[in-house]
Amino acid sequence: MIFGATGDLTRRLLVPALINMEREGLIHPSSTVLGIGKDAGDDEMLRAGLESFSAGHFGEGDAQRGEAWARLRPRLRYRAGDFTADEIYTQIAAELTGNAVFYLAVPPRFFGDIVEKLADHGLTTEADGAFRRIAIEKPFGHDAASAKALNTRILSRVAETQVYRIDHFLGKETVQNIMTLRFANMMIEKLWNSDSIDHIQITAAETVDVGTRGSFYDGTGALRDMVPNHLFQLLSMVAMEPPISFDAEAVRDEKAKVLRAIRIYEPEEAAANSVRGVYTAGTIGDRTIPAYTETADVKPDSTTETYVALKLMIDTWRWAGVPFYLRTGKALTVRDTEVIVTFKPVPFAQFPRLRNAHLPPNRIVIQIQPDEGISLDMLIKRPGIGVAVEPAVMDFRYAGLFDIGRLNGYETLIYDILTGDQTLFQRADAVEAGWRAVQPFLDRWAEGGSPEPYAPGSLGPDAAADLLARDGLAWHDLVTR
Ligand SMILES: NC(=O)C1=CN([C@@H]2O[C@H](COP(=O)(O)OP(=O)(O)OC[C@H]3O[C@@H](n4cnc5c(N)ncnc54)[C@H](OP(=O)(O)O)[C@@H]3O)[C@@H](O)[C@H]2O)C=CC1
Ligand SMILES: O=C1O[C@H](COP(=O)(O)O)[C@@H](O)[C@H](O)[C@H]1O
Repeated sequence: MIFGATGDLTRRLLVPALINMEREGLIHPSSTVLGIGKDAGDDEMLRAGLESFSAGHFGEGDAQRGEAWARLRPRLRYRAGDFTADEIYTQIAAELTGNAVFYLAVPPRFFGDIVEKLADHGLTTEADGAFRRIAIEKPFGHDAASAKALNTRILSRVAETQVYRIDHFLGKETVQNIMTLRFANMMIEKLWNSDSIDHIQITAAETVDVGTRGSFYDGTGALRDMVPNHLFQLLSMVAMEPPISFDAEAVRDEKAKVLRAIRIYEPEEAAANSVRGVYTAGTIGDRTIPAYTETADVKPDSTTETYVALKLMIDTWRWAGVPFYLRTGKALTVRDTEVIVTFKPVPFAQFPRLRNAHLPPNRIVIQIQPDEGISLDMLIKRPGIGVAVEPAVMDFRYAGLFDIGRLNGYETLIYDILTGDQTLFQRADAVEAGWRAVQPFLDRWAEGGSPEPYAPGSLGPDAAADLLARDGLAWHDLVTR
């Protein structure tokens, strides 16, 4: 059951994912998708609306997908109703038997209300072996206090085992692959600690600007939009201890511990270890980008950031003294989401003529998107007489080995909700720990000041480079693929 069936997420990502799942035979033939929205209309209105939005993409050039949509279409139903009123829930209760997933693809202000209404109408009660699960989109909360309050509200009505807090980064193959890379490869995990690793960078750079999302974005900003959720998912996958099993709770325990171990800064430390930026007017290629403050539905005197860079420390034995640098922003030079693990340099370059020279360190580059893959920067001998050291890259690209372009990431998440696997979903304590770690930055920025300007198509504000230069480091070059 999709709450928000006429919305952007449903038409752009959820329904295409359901079609892909149908194509792969992953949806039970007797299951129905019931969409709920505010717009008046019937089943045919929803189906035709989705088709018109997709403009043929459900089937064009892909016969199997077209056939999957044809099979799914009659099972897609619609009920109009206001989430905040009882009537729609009474109607659902009269029809619903057996298993159900309630997917809240709705603006976050409705999350608590909908869960309460579902519970009030007995829809979340699991009886006779049937499951009742609730998938909740992001953002989950606005700060540490509101995330805690939302958890308390929801968990006073349903059990944590029924709640699936979505972070769509966890549907991405390369994000999931971080665990395999670490825990299936002895040579990597043995070195994965402060003895061998110098520092870690996590970047999510986007070329898109805020565009039509001004009203959502101006109250949110880059930090809330990307850091406690998506970037912290990457961080916790990279930094977690090996779990005692791959059961959901074992994995989520280890991820939550990492988030709890992020050093909570004092206000002055928060100021010194963060940079916020905002894009000015400019162009990226042939796109003209208005200054952020001239975007529709953005306050002209807004101090919301469209870029953030942070230096974080994880206070555990494994990561003692290893800085984690995070950055994310809009209207940047390229779209590039990556994790860079930089190892310590060799203690001494013993090679003739290179004695004591500074050799570039080994690096593992985990490319989350685009062109998902993993590469290892290493040094080799250049062929010929004598020893000349040459950088080389061992490179693995997903697209070279697998057909991964057929999925959008939500398939895995929806499948896991249907099968009751919570591994890839955020648990209440982890969400709250993530917010606690970013709260000092929010508090510091609320005291005043403005983000530093940067030009569209650039790498972000100069101060972000200074954040690393202070430690004798530089950001990894953004990859243009
Ligand atoms: N869009 C995206 O790419 C992504 C979205 N998300 C998250 O998904 C969620 C939904 O986002 P998005 O789809 O973009 O939002 P939209 O605003 O496009 O869709 C919201 C939906 O909720 C319906 N709705 C709003 N108020 C009511 C009400 N009182 N009663 C009944 N229906 C109502 C809307 O109906 P109507 O159309 O009639 O107004 C619409 O179907 C958000 O939490 C967002 O953060 C997460 C990742 C990506
Ligand atoms: O949740 C969000 O994520 C997108 C980035 O996701 P991606 O899968 O396209 O990398 C971001 O653009 C958006 O602002 C944010 O709300």
